[in-house]
Amino acid sequence: MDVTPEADSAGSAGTTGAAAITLDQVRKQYPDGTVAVGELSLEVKAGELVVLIGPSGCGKSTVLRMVNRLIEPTAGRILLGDEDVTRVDPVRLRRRIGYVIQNVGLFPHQTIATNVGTVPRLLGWPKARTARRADELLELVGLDPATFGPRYPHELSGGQRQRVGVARALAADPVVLLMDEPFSAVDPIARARLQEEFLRLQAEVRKTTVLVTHDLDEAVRLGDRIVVLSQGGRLEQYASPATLLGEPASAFVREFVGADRAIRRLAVTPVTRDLLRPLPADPGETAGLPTVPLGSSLYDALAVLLRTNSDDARVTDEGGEPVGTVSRHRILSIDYPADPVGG
Ligand SMILES: Nc1ncnc2c1ncn2[C@@H]1O[C@H](COP(=O)(O)OP(=O)(O)OP(=O)(O)O)[C@@H](O)[C@H]1O
Repeated sequence: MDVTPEADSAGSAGTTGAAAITLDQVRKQYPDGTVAVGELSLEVKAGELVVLIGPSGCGKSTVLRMVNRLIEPTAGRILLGDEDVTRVDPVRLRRRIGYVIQNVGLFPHQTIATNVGTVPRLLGWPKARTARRADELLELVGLDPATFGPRYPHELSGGQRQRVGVARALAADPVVLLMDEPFSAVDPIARARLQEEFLRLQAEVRKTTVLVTHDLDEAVRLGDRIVVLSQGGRLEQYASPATLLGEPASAFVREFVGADRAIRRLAVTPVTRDLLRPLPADPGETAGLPTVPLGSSLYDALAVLLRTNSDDARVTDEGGEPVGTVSRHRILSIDYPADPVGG
């Protein structure tokens, strides 16, 4: 029987603690003279999911790896909460930071349950508590612990292994989660599912997360805010997905977010009351229309209209009451904020 007090077992997922991350004039120059990151300052709020994106070689992974000190910065400060990470023993630091990489790096000769329990074991948790935590985390990422816990990594699909990677990173309830291209090794369908599951998971555990990706759609889907970097870790823009797509801050960002941004914008712009026409006096007139809840994306609203071959949809509030109608024409003629960089 496990008689260890469970000080940090509050909540099924263990949601204790999430620290803000501050980069203060951080620089990384390699010995051969390459400046991977020139001078970068930015802040990630506690509980926020920030995505780093930019062309190959712009310094995304370097930024991420400086936070857990797999790479030492040449200058500047990195804080977790108010603690300077360069003053913490790197091994202890890494036990407080979850790290998920492409292809996961699970230990091939250990079971899934043992893999997930890696950090708790290193932290000296008693066996029974580590085992319970591994089960809890597997459950959290949608893998039945009885089925998958005893298996070995090669007995799982790529997507399942990726979930195990996330479970392992969360096992000791880290204050920060770093993810380097976590979903890029799987096919597009598995990837979309993993992204969706990750959003659900993140809503539950609310870890401060920094995620590196090459994929703008992934960035827009997952990020509370997105950092666009250009060569040398230069900060081009740090903004919400809607602002990034609607108001690119430079020609570089404009080109980077590219021609599909009209469609992407629909995906990040919600149906709001100012888009609605009032309900007709006779509510019966809207009876046959498809229904769209307030706050759903314009993209989803448009999809419903196209699927049902309707010109209008009835829009409902949180209580399910109809509050107006929105038309296909209105959605397609939305006046976005003026683009500051022409065209
Ligand atoms: N050990 C090293 N010595 C010299 N230059 C390096 C070293 N490691 C990385 N670099 C350089 O630093 C720059 C940033 O690399 P980094 O891996 O952070 O880029 P990235 O944006 O993550 O790239 P990708 O998207 O291709 O993974 C690149 O120009 C890279 O060649």
